[in-house]
Amino acid sequence: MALAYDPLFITSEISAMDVAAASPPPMMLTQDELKRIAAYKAVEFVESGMVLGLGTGSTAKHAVDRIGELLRQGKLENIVGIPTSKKTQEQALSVGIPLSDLDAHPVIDLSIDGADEVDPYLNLVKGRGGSLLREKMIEGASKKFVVIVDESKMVKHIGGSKLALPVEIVPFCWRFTAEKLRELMEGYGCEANLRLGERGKPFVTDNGNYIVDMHLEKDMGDLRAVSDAILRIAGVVEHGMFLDMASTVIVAGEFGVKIKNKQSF
Ligand SMILES: O=C[C@H](O)[C@H](O)[C@H](O)COP(=O)(O)O
Repeated sequence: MALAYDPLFITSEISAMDVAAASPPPMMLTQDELKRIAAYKAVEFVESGMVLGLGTGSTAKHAVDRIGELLRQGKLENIVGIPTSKKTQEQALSVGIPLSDLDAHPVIDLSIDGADEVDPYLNLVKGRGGSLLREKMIEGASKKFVVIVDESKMVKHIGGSKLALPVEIVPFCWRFTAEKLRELMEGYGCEANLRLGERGKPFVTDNGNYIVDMHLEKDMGDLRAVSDAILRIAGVVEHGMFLDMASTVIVAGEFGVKIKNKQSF
């Protein structure tokens, strides 16, 4: 299955962490075009008969559209999609992807999703769109998890973009939980803010929960230890660090597409 883009935009498939740049692109591409290129490349991993985890966000949206297109063209058959959000569920239905859920399909062949940050070890931050819980459940149940990003998402360490690390919490006494998170993360220069949605009201996830966005000044170091500590706070449902979950990351940038595969570090 070929990319529906300029054939000169060459793909490199490299297993090492230090990947070489592919050929330069023939023109300047927008960030959305880069997202689409990464998404189309990921859909090349899809085979007829697969159960697919369908990600959420502006990058994953392109993958969902492409899967729908290939189904309509008869190039893919017997696909079952497991959407990671209500929004993706609507989009997938609108493009004709048959849907199911984790109860009926507890093992997923392949999930494709975007990310907010990717570190050199393929650890991720996800959830700036608020879908981290369903994403983590579905992508954690996947035999293969392909992450699609434009190069702006690559960071030296988790939290390195200085954008938020989201934590989903129960609404009950959210200030109490937010303060516990701030205290826990104080050593990393953390600000913990309740995410607001329309008309200044708390943003509510598909699961009826709130999100606290943590902004970190410093590298957290031992991510597994921080993850465990966050999850031990009563009131926390899940956080947006996806550690050691991605099998492959596809990065589209001005210099081509790079594919990074998980290794043992
Ligand atoms: O909750 C949102 C998801 O984790 C998204 O996958 C993530 O925020 C990346 O979204 P986008 O592709 O729009 O940058």
